[in-house]
Amino acid sequence: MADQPKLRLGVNIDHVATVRNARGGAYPDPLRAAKIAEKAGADGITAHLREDRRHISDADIEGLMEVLSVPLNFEMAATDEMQKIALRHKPHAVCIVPEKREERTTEGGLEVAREENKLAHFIAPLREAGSRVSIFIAAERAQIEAANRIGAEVIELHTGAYCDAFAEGRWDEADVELNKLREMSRFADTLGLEVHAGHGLTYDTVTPIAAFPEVRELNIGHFLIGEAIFLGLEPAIAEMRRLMDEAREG
Ligand SMILES: CC(=O)[C@@H](O)[C@H](O)COP(=O)(O)O
Ligand SMILES: NCC(=O)COP(=O)(O)O
Repeated sequence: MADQPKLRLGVNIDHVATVRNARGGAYPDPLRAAKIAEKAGADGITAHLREDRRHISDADIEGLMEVLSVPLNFEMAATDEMQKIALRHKPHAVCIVPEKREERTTEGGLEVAREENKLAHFIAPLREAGSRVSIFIAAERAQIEAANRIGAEVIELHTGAYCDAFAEGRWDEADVELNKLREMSRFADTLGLEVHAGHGLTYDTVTPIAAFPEVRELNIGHFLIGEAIFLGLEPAIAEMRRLMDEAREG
């Protein structure tokens, strides 16, 4: 597998902002985390500006656009407010994610198949503005086909169900979820979509996903920010990078 394209690591810094916001002050600073992540080998930075601003703020996005040397993957819901913000900043990538105000975290993938027309109109100006549009979806054929039809260039497969099953020792379910992710990565690739994956990935769950040859980018945040408490952010990211490279080399 030596001639596989490089697997990119996008470091999600949302939960640095979660800790900052717990006290309402200025630290820890997500921009500082982003610069450390770059130094540790991140190929991109991911930040999710939620409608309720529970972690990343508008000022964080503004700051990231100014300071980053690597591309920003801007995660957002499909709302008019977010579209305006994305069109103002024109980040490298915009990833459209589902949001429910009361959820603890992003619980599922976007229902593209049900909202095809609306989403096609929603992403068109983002693409015209030069952002690569990615759609965060479950590993389901119907969602992938719909993402392709609306003109998305990238899909990001939600790895949360696999990671939850693994964390809870439901091994058979973890295998089922992993197989779905494998098959749907292949399927999306045959349609010409670039395949990314993420949500809930850890040192224990990253290896099989990183080994899928069709997957080009992993976005990982919550685990890394937690691990940084024990190891420091740079070593925590470097270890993830090492595991990804090892999996890729087979
Ligand atoms: C879409 C995604 O997986 C990330 O943006 C993640 O959702 C961020 O963390 P929260 O879901 O806790 O806001
Ligand atoms: N899109 C997934 C992401 O950015 C990171 O999710 P998590 O590792 O914070 O669960």
